[in-house]
Amino acid sequence: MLEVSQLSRRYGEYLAVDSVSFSISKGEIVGLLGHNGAGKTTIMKMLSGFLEPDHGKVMVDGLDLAQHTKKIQHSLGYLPENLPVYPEMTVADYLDYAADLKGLAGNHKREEIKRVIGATDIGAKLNATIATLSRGFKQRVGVAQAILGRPKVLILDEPSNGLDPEQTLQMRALIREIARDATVILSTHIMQEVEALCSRVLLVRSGQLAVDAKLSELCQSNRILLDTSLPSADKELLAQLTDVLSVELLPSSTPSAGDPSPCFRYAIAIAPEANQRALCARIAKKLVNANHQLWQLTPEQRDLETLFKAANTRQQSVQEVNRAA
Ligand SMILES: Nc1ncnc2c1ncn2[C@@H]1O[C@H](COP(=O)(O)OP(=O)(O)OP(=O)(O)O)[C@@H](O)[C@H]1O
Repeated sequence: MLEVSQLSRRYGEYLAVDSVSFSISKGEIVGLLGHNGAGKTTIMKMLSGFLEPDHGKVMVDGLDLAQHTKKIQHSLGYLPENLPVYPEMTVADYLDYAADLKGLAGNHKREEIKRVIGATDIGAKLNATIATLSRGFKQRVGVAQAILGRPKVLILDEPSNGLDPEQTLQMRALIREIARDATVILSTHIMQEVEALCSRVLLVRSGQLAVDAKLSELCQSNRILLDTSLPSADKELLAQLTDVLSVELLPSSTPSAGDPSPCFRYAIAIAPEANQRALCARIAKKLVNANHQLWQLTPEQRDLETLFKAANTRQQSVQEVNRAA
């Protein structure tokens, strides 16, 4: 659906985007992440045809954006960080104008405007002047214009900006629904947003693509956490299992009230190629057969926030980030 190759852009002497390449399929929601000034907005502007790259190519559905800019822009939705919603216009007039820009006309245009008003829940303020709207409401108007015409590629810069928690949930549901038939690129500094929506992340660092990985792969760790009555002296019982690399005793968790059994917490390092579910089953069986209590057995999930802090601050590849975490 979207193929980006060797995209570069300078502002004067400054190289803001440096040879960035990736491709995104239909149905994917991809997080575009990075520190302030990393180059995300410049990439998004180039993807949406608002800024020409110095080098490289953007292909949408097999068409070159440089050669078919207007056509592609009609099938593209873009919510920029600083909404260019015209303050003196009413919401209704603005949507009408945005629909014209997307090449919508007649019944289809009317139906689309109606649909996006419903989807973003902005019906109550159609005749209000945009300048009088709250930040969150303006944001919803911005999203409404972005999804007009059911875009094949939707580019959203901080879509939850200014939204309250309930509106944030509605926005996430809306993005998921759109992604069924589209490619969605989402730029945000909110890691919960990434975890809730994205299947993949692209991390930009100093204009270069530093990480392109599935979220599940990034957050998966090669450790299993175990709470059990098995004392440390007997931990060899688990260390002998195939695919177990080491068994480390962690500061023990507190036994629950009224439960006199001591509870030991272990981090079990496993071989990267091991089947975690199958190994969990073998660990459980081993403990139960040895008459030990098993309170918790769970693959460790790594925290995205920490991973990205590491990826941003050090010159690391994704493999190095994986090893370090
Ligand atoms: N019009 C411009 N003229 C000169 N430099 C610019 C211009 N636009 C952006 N830059 C610079 O290019 C770099 C990348 O900017 P960009 O806005 O793409 O980053 P970003 O990752 O979107 O940042 P943020 O998270 O703060 O929005 C920054 O150093 C910025 O100062």
